[in-house]
Amino acid sequence: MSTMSPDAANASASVPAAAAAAAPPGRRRLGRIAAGMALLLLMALPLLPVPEFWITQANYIGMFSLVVLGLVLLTGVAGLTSFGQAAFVGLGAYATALLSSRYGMSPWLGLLAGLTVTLVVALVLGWITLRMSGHYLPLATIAWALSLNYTIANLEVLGKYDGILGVPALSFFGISLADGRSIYYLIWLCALLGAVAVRHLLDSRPGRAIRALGGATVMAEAMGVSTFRYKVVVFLLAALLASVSGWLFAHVQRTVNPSPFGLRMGIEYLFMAVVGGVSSVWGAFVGAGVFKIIEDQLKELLPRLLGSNGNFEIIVLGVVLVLMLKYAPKGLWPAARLLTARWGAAKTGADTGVGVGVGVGVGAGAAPLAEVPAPSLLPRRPRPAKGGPLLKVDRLRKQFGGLVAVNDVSFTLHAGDIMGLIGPNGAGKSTTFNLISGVLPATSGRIELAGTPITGWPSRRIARLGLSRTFQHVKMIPDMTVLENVALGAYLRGRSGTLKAMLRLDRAEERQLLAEAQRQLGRVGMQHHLHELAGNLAMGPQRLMEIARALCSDPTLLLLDEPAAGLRLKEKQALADVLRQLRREGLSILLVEHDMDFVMGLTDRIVVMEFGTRLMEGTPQEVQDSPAVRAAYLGTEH
Ligand SMILES: Nc1ncnc2c1ncn2[C@@H]1O[C@H](COP(=O)(O)OP(=O)(O)OP(=O)(O)O)[C@@H](O)[C@H]1O
Repeated sequence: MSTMSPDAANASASVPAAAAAAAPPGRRRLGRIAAGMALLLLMALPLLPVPEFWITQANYIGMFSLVVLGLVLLTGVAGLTSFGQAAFVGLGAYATALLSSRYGMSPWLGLLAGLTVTLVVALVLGWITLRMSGHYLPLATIAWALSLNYTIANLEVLGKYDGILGVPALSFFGISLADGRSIYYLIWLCALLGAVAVRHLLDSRPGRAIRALGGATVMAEAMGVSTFRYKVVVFLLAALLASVSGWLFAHVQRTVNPSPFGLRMGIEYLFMAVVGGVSSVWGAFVGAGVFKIIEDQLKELLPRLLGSNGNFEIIVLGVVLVLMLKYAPKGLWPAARLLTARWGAAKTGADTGVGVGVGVGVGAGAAPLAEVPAPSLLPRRPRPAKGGPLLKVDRLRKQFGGLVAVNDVSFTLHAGDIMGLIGPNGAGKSTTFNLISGVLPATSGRIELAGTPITGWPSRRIARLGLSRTFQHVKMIPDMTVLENVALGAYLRGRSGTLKAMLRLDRAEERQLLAEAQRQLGRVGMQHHLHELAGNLAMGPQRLMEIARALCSDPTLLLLDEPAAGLRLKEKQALADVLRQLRREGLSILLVEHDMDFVMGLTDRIVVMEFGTRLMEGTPQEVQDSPAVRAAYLGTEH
């Protein structure tokens, strides 16, 4: 099984695109047929002799799904738990209710006003709260959900607790959408468009960055992603989806009051997301549907069974949710997909391909490493002149409290060289890497990259200058395919933003980014694992995947932290060939490695560290001949 950092292990963006890519073609075809039939049924429903009650139910499910879709992005994918989405529904509902009923304005202007107010409020709230981590963010969402709701409930202009009555029905080019059957189509158009836009977004350059928010932010920042910016983006999108739901809600109910927009409803939206599958787009519809139908049926049934009135359905739903969290924590939609995949696999004898662990080693039937890659379709940055100083580290120091992990270390890496950083465990090598790449701030000292002082820069800014890296503990998004993980490395080589991705106008660039990822995977011998889920890879291939990801950024300086760990002898030799080839192409490499044969056979110069200090620097031969180095490794005095 794979070894990964907690960072990576927590990242769980179970996104359809990744799963679809990993699914066998037969199952994909079946999936498409099922989706087509579901869509047909959805379109035909109001035309069938279905009782009005069920049309109303379907309308509510569509409106709830819009809010839950936002939660899929925000909570399921980006890992930001919000109890406050109902408040944004309220903003959308009140904006249109106020403008259309009190001021006689068009509800379509009401939609625009609701979206604008929501955008401004969400921007302010997001800016303040999204820097919080751990339990503070959910608590903050509870706080603003309460305060927004009480603000609405206390404003005279909004009718206080009575709300606003007489909200007009929507009409579309003269067609009235006053009855349930006619507004049905608008509600479901909004919900399906929302779902398609979210799916498109997640399957794109910004989508990969968003999918890293759930637990791989350090890695994403090192690839040049501003993770805070994307947190704000998903927060705004989730709020806007909720606002559209509120707009529809106001014109379906024809009245608004504060109670459907309170904290309780905020919690229920989260319930729906969890029930359906919090990180799955279609799970949003399943969650909203199951929750709404069961809640309403229980509301009817339980008082009759128990012979008294009360909110018994909440008790039952609470118990059901606890059981679900225990037995199907990923939600109904992923559980159903896994079951059908297993059923299909049992029939055909094939692998399920839905995240069921299959340790894939690069050695297992892999093609030889160092395949000659096709030329890149993306522009490349110029290489610095060989031999000039590329990286200058001057009296670099890092203290963790009383521990001096890196003690005034200095060295210079020249362009076109491969330099090794070696030393016994705990010598400070990885910390030095983290300081150079901006993952950790230095206590003192100076770092220059290609003549630019980069001390104190965040890692995403350093990445822009052409530095890319791998990590001692592999950092990746396990639920994303190998190809997508690697394409995240090419983030800075693309430009397509969120809107372009949602509208699917990014395809030409996306093809180039994926082609580059494929090209770099081919280079490290991983061409047979493109559509594997990264979390299913064994440790060695995971490391190769990280190298391909780093190469995707077209770096001038590559920092490799223990690249050969977990590789077999032949794979190590092949990796060394790849690194030599990269050196011939003008790339400079700094590597930390414990395998001495690998280091000695590959590097031009070596810096040896011990107890945070630089013990010596020299050629591989000089280092091997040094009694001080031998003593450091053997643990004797020198
Ligand atoms: N975030 C941290 N907080 C406190 N101490 C740390 C932190 N990171 C590293 N250290 C300590 O700094 C010292 C150097 O650690 P570092 O990981 O840089 O060593 P290394 O040479 O890379 O070791 P290894 O080869 O075992 O990976 C160790 O004593 C380690 O425990």
